[in-house]
Amino acid sequence: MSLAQALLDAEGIEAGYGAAVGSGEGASQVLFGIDLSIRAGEVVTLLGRNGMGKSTTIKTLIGALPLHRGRIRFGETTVAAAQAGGPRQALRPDAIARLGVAIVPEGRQCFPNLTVEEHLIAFADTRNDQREAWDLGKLYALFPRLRERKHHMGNQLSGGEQQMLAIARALSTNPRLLILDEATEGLAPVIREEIWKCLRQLKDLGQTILVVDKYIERLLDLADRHLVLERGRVVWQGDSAALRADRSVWQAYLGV
Ligand SMILES: Nc1ncnc2c1ncn2[C@@H]1O[C@H](COP(=O)(O)OP(=O)(O)OP(=O)(O)O)[C@@H](O)[C@H]1O
Repeated sequence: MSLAQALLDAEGIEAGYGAAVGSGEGASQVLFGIDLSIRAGEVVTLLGRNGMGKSTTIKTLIGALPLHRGRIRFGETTVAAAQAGGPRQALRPDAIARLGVAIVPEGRQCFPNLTVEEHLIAFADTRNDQREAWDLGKLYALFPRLRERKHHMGNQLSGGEQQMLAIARALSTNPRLLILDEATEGLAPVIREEIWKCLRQLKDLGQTILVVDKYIERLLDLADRHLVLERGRVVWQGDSAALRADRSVWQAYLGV
């Protein structure tokens, strides 16, 4: 993919937990040179069995984990760059968020003492992007349930409603890239379907999305491209038709 076309471009990223790679005790490298590019308007998935590095990749992209080696560019901005033994440059997570990267984390993280509407107002970013900005009316049109619950506190919501609120809250920042990490984890099937429907609507609106989820069959209908991770490396990538057709990928890397 031409780098100029990509909204997000990560090259050779290495990261992990503990101290910087190679610096001694406690260091644990998880990512071993991930390349990942996403064009504006694309929906891309990160797939792979448990513990293969999907969440670690996301944490590195949003600046929550330091980059040990590689380069991450978002739009026109280099958000992180590091060479072995060389200089490191990195924006803080809040600066990366302000560039237009919003994450819907695992576990939703709603505030128990804010109402639904307060969640949606408190984080809103009214700077206008090229696309039309999200406002309360549009968010409630996407999630009618949240309109019905707008005066309820975060801790009075069902798991599904909390998840919808987490997505709506992320959208209220008008992100250029929306990242969902296991957003349908632990939800009832009917609620999961509502979330998928919403993601489909977002895609049709041109929202760029990076998604990690276990329900691969549903992602095939939604996403443009998929990357499969195995022990911190990209071992396969392609579009939905290619993934559907290649059962060996499913057997080798997706535990299906
Ligand atoms: N906070 C942490 N400290 C140390 N090691 C961690 C931490 N979080 C994850 N790991 C390790 O990093 C590796 C990759 O984990 P990661 O969470 O990125 O996997 P994943 O592909 O997202 O899978 P899952 O669906 O299980 O979250 C695993 O070996 C995991 O044990």
